[in-house]
Amino acid sequence: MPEQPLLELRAVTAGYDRRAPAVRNASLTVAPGEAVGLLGPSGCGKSTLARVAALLHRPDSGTLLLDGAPVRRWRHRAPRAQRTTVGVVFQQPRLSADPRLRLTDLIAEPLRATGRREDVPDRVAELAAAVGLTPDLLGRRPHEVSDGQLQRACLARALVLRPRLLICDEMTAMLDASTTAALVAAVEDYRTATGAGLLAVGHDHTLLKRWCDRTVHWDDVTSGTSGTSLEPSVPSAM
Ligand SMILES: Nc1ncnc2c1ncn2[C@@H]1O[C@H](COP(=O)(O)OP(=O)(O)OP(=O)(O)O)[C@@H](O)[C@H]1O
Repeated sequence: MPEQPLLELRAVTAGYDRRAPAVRNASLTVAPGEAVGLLGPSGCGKSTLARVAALLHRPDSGTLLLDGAPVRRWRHRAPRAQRTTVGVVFQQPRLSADPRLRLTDLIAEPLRATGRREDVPDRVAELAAAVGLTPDLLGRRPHEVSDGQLQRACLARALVLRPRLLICDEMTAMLDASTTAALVAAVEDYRTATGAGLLAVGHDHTLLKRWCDRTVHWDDVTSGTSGTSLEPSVPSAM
C-alpha cells in the first residue's frame, strides 16, 4: 500500500479576490520525512499556497489533508493538533516577529500559547544552540539584531513545538551565504533527529535542488500533472 502523505493539497484555488485567484488548481504532496522544493517565479502564488498549507489562509476551493485528514478550519479556528503539526518560517522575519518581544520570548511564544510554560527554559536553550543564537542575543529585541539573527529566532520559534512538517517560504532569500548554510543545516539537523517533512518554497534552483529530495515547478503543480483530480470544495465554515 502506498504511504499516506503527510501533506496533500488537492486542486487548491486560493487568493484575495474570488474573481481572480492568485493560485488556481494547485496539487502537491509531501510524504512523511520527505523534503520537497517548490520552485516558481516571483508573484506566481507560491507564498499564498504556502500559507494555505500552513493553515493560515483558507482556500476558495480544493482540499488540504494532513495525515489523510481533511483540514476544515483555518487560522485560530484550526484544531490545535493540526495547527501544531506544521511549523512555518517566512521570508521577512521583521513582518512575522512581534517587535516588543525579546528573542527568548519570541521563540517561547508557541509554548506559552499552548500551555507548556514549564518547557520554556529547556526548549529555548536547546533551540538557541541549534540555530546558533548566543545568550546575549536572546535578551535583545528584534530592532537590536540583524535580519539573519532574527530569522534564526523565527526558525527556532517554528521548531519549538516539534512540528512534523516544516514550511520554509523563501526562508533564506534575504540572507548571506553563511547564514543560509547555517539555517539549512539547522533544518536538516532537526529533520534527521525527528523525521519531519519539509516544504521549501523559493526561486533558487541551486539551493532547492541541493537541499531537497525532490523539486517541483509551479507550472506542474498547477497543471494537474503532479497531483490528483478535482475535489469538492472545502466546507463553507472557517
Ligand atoms: N494580501 C494580499 N492581498 C492581495 N493580493 C495579494 C496579497 N498577497 C499577495 N497578493 C498577490 O497574489 C499574487 C501571488 O502572490 P504570492 O506572494 O503568493 O507570490 P509568490 O510566488 O510567493 O511571489 P514572491 O516569490 O515574489 O514572494 C501576486 O499577484 C500578489 O500581488
